[in-house]
Amino acid sequence: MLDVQSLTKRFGDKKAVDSASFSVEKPAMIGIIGRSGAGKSTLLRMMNRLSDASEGSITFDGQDVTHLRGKDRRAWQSRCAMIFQQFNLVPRMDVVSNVLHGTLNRRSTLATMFNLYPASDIHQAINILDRLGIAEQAPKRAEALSGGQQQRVAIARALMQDPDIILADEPIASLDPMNAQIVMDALRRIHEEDGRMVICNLHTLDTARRYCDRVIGMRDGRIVFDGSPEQLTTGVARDIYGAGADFSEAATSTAIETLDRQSNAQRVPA
Ligand SMILES: Nc1ncnc2c1ncn2[C@@H]1O[C@H](COP(=O)(O)OP(=O)(O)OP(=O)(O)O)[C@@H](O)[C@H]1O
Repeated sequence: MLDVQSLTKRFGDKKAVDSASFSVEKPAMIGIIGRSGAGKSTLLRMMNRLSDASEGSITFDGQDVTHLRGKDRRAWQSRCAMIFQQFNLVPRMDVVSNVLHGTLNRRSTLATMFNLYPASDIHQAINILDRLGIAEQAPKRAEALSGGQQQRVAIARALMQDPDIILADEPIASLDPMNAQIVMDALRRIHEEDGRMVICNLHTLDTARRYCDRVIGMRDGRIVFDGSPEQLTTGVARDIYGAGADFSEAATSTAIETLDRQSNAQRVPA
């Protein structure tokens, strides 16, 4: 269904992404890992067509989306929603209006200017917020919410587009371990319950192993690993991160596992 072939992005002489190829046959939850600067964001941005590829191709369900322009590109961006580390909400706008922004691509300029939304869209937005456990936040300004809640609003806005793919660029990098877990659980559920493909850039190995069916490792713009979480051994990880023998997995941990261990320990009677 998704086929990325020899995708390359040059910035001057530098190849931020260097001939990346992978294909996905059925919806999966895929993690992309690698150190800072490895090319993870650039790869996602090309897939969503926020950034043009220098070479290579992206095909989805038989359609070549690499060079789409205008309304065709916007239609693709609706099918391939993106969420970001910094949430990218409108801070002073209420939560429901932020979620309804997910319908912008299918609304007229006039309706957008006057903030006119059909009642069915408003109901749908509230239902999605409810599903993500934050319906009671609906009337509040986005800026009044915690980081984890704001990221769930961003996920709700993405879901409003009813996308086939959700691309998440470091969705938990600004969150504490508890909120990181809530957001990753939400993304996993969206994959499992809706059958949507989720591709997630992650800084940390433990999160990739725990949540993803497949992990792609990038180093210096190239894909250097593509396999199951079980195949992602410490040795492989050391290679992806370009680290020495002193490489410590703990240095790339979000501590979600630690959080789990703590809550399990609390459940054990003394
Ligand atoms: N607009 C740009 N102009 C020039 N160079 C860029 C641009 N965007 C990214 N790069 C470079 O491309 C390389 C890959 O960057 P990218 O942001 O994709 O990496 P990343 O793996 O997502 O890193 P991080 O985790 O820090 O976001 C880096 O060397 C970066 O400096």
